[in-house]
Amino acid sequence: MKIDIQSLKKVFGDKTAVDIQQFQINHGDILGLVGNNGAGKTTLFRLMLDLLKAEEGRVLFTPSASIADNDETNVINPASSENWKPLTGAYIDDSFLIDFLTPEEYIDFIAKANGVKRIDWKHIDDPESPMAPFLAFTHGEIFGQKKLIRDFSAGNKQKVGIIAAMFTKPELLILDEPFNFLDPSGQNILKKLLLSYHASSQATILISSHNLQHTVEISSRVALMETGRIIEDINNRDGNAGKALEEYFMV
Ligand SMILES: Nc1ncnc2c1ncn2[C@@H]1O[C@H](COP(=O)(O)OP(=O)(O)OP(=O)(O)O)[C@@H](O)[C@H]1O
Repeated sequence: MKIDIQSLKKVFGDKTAVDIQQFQINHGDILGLVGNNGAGKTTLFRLMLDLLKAEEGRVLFTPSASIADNDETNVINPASSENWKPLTGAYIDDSFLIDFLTPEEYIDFIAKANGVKRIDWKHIDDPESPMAPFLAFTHGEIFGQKKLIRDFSAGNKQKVGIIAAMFTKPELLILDEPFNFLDPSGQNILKKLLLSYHASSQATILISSHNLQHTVEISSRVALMETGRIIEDINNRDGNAGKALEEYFMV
């Protein structure tokens, strides 16, 4: 999925939350979005996912099939088309979850909504199960617990949301602060999960984080946001974005 942000503006009262003239995210980028509190990261993701309406401008998605066919007629504007939904997985916060369901019921619901095959919960240990890649991440605490999502810890809720965003194998994956609430082993497993998912799918992955080290470790590109604008676009294919970021955030 390729993403074009064009003259995008979102205002709350007298506060400009997002104001991006032009920004392109290439198919297969892993883009780390960093910036201080209130920089506009979540608002940008919400605009992309049509959870908020922009005052001005637009975001356009070009699916990978259209890129391969050189067919720009299939460009999707999420504000006016639903075609992006089967191609996209996202987890912004726990409002994405359904509290009164178990994780299995919630994932069944997401599978149905996305038209993907229902999980065989008796055989999630089978290497062919869509849940198999996530078992180390769940640490035995998510599935088979007969517990409602509302009764899970913040970290385990976060894991349910991330798994639900990923298991449908979306070509665009958007995760807002996915390392939040996770214990150190959960954070490390998540980094490996994201990198192996990217290697096998070439998906476009957008992640916001306050953890500069994790961001630098997994991103091919880092965008630095401040007061709604993207003020730096750092190539991190050589893993060298860390220095620029540390200098920027040095107070
Ligand atoms: N629903 C809302 N109503 C009013 N103001 C909002 C709303 N959502 C966001 N804002 C404001 O927009 C600005 C950008 O907020 P946003 O949550 O996008 O930043 P962020 O970079 O994700 O911050 P953080 O790192 O703290 O999560 C902030 O000033 C915030 O207070």
